[in-house]
Amino acid sequence: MSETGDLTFGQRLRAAMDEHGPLCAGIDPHRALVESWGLTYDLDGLRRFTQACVEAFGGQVAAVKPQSAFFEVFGSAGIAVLENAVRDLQGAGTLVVVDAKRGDIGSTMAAYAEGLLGKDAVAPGDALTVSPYLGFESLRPALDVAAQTSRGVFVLALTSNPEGRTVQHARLRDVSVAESMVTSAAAENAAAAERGELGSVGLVVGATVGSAVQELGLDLAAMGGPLLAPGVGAQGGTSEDLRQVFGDALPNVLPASSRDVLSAGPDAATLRDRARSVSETMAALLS
Ligand SMILES: O=C(O)c1cc(=O)[nH]c(=O)n1[C@@H]1O[C@H](COP(=O)(O)O)[C@@H](O)[C@H]1O
Repeated sequence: MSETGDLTFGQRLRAAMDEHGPLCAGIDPHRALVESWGLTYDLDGLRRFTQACVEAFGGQVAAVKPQSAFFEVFGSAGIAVLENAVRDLQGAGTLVVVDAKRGDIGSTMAAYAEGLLGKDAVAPGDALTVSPYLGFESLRPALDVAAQTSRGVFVLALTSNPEGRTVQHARLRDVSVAESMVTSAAAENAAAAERGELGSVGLVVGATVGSAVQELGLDLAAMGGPLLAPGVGAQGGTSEDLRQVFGDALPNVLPASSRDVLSAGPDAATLRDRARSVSETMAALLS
């Protein structure tokens, strides 16, 4: 029996997307947002902001993605707020993607993997964002631990920021860096794909990458894992962009939006309505 029941992360995510629509609601307590909610930008404000998000999103959306940086700002007490949110969201039946973008040499990656995905981790998410820019294979400990605990990872492939292309579009012997991530992720998901299931090794491909997927010739549908698509809303990405970026891979896309949804706070009911409405728009697009 795995840590998370018998189902893999990919299976649980597919079921959650079918039930709630595909939105991944972000929890990004930026200073300006916290203050715009009438809260003080301190530990108390962080707690109240996070509690409202948990109340609004728990049981309502496919997944929630707390951005670890905004909790780390407040040191260990801030991290405790994040840990409580992870537990509370999971208690409400909601999948949590911890956005910590970890990436290091394998021996250090093993510690990140144990701490954030392992069976004895304090408050592991259902998935973790990881950075492959020390080489995809440096992520092996995270891939292994995630597989053992039925958790998932999202590997940065084509990020939503304009600077990402200087690295991710670069070619080595005619293969772009992004394409090598797609190929590596596909290999990890091969067994799940054979069973006709969504894999547990996802990629991050921003909603703002324009025609990059086509230009680089990436077969995202064949990659077989979920596609986390940040950049919707505050960074300018629209549902029409999602259609153009992802094409036949749309059924595997998990659009992520933070500031655009969070700006509906502080009232938890209004925030929930906003998340539900964005999720319904995304569901209509992807169906
Ligand atoms: O991994 C991510 O989630 C991520 C990858 C990426 O390419 N671009 C990106 O914006 N993100 C994260 O997604 C969130 C985007 O927030 P908004 O722009 O407010 O929707 C932030 O937490 C970013 O760190």
